[in-house]
Amino acid sequence: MISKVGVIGAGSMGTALAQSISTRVEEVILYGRRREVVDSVNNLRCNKNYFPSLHLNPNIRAKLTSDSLDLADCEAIIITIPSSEVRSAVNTIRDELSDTILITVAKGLEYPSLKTMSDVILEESKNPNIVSFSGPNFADEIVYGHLAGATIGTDNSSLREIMSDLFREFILDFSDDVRAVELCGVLKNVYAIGTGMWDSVYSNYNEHYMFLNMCYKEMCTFLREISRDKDIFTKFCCFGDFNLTANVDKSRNRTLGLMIGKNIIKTPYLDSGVTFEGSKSVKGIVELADRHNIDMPIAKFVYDVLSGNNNVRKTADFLVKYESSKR
Ligand SMILES: NC(=O)c1ccc[n+]([C@@H]2O[C@H](COP(=O)([O-])OP(=O)(O)OC[C@H]3O[C@@H](n4cnc5c(N)ncnc54)[C@H](O)[C@@H]3O)[C@@H](O)[C@H]2O)c1
Ligand SMILES: O=P(O)(O)OC[C@H](O)CO
Repeated sequence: MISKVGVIGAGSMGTALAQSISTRVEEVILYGRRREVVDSVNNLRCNKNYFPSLHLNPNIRAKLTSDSLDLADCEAIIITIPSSEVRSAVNTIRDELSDTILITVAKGLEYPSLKTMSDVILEESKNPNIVSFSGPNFADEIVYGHLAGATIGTDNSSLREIMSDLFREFILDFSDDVRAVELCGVLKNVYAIGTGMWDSVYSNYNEHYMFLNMCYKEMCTFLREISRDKDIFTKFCCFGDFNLTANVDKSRNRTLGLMIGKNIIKTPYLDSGVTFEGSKSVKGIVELADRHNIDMPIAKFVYDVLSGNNNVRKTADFLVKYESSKR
């Protein structure tokens, strides 16, 4: 039984998971970069930047990442920062990560290495006890204790048991392919942006679900090539998270696609500070697909529009012609 957990990243998912697991452990330390967040957690008992109305459980403490982290006595550390920050963050704390369990939640791909976060964390920490956690998980629902499903990616049976207890608040399924679980989270963000773009041009239900099916078919084509877990397609990290993020306007990635398609924001858009993981990963997915000779026209559609090479309507129309030509 784990007694102390560190959560790196006091943002929406870090706060949500800290609250969720705090019922299962003695102490949770939430590590944030911003003093106002750390002070609000410790003094106001809320994360005023993300969930100001949510009272945090008493065994959650916050610390500044710039202070001494005292990570060594954390039996598990959950990394809930954007994927673009993971390598540098883990490199900074690598000496304190030697024999703890590292749980990666980030749904992004490193570029240009095309590595998933578990690869990056292993490279930086040299610690092989890395688990991936991914599923249809809006943080603002988890933080209030609503039910959610998640996939735990590990091929280690004792880690699986420990994760089952730590994430007792979740309905869990499991995969022995850590990387495949992560790639599901990366891919679904790309298709969420694509579906937002599509829905900004095509407004009927038939058109939406035709495109959704095309996206899921392409995602499964990629996973059949890459995943060791041949049952990944029906797991929370795959079907569940794909549908949650592509269909629900609360998704940042879907909303990004909608805003671009409706010309509310231009590409390449200003970095708003919002965590849009799909926009940072799509180029890597396109390159991975090319490397494995996998035809992924929708991922290319998303990349073309995000890189400013094309507008949504022209690219969507091209996609329709391309799909029609496959008869
Ligand atoms: N929000 C969700 O619903 C959700 C659900 C599942 C997975 N995720 C994934 O979790 C990851 C984090 O997303 P989020 O939604 O929590 O983003 P967020 O923008 O809400 O929070 C990210 C936090 O990380 C902090 N941060 C960045 N670099 C840091 C560093 N080096 N050290 C410490 N803190 C640092 C930022 O200040 C911010 O507070 C993403 O990969 C996302 O895809 C998010
Ligand atoms: O807001 P999004 O699009 O980053 O999605 C959040 C979570 O990944 C949903 O599972």
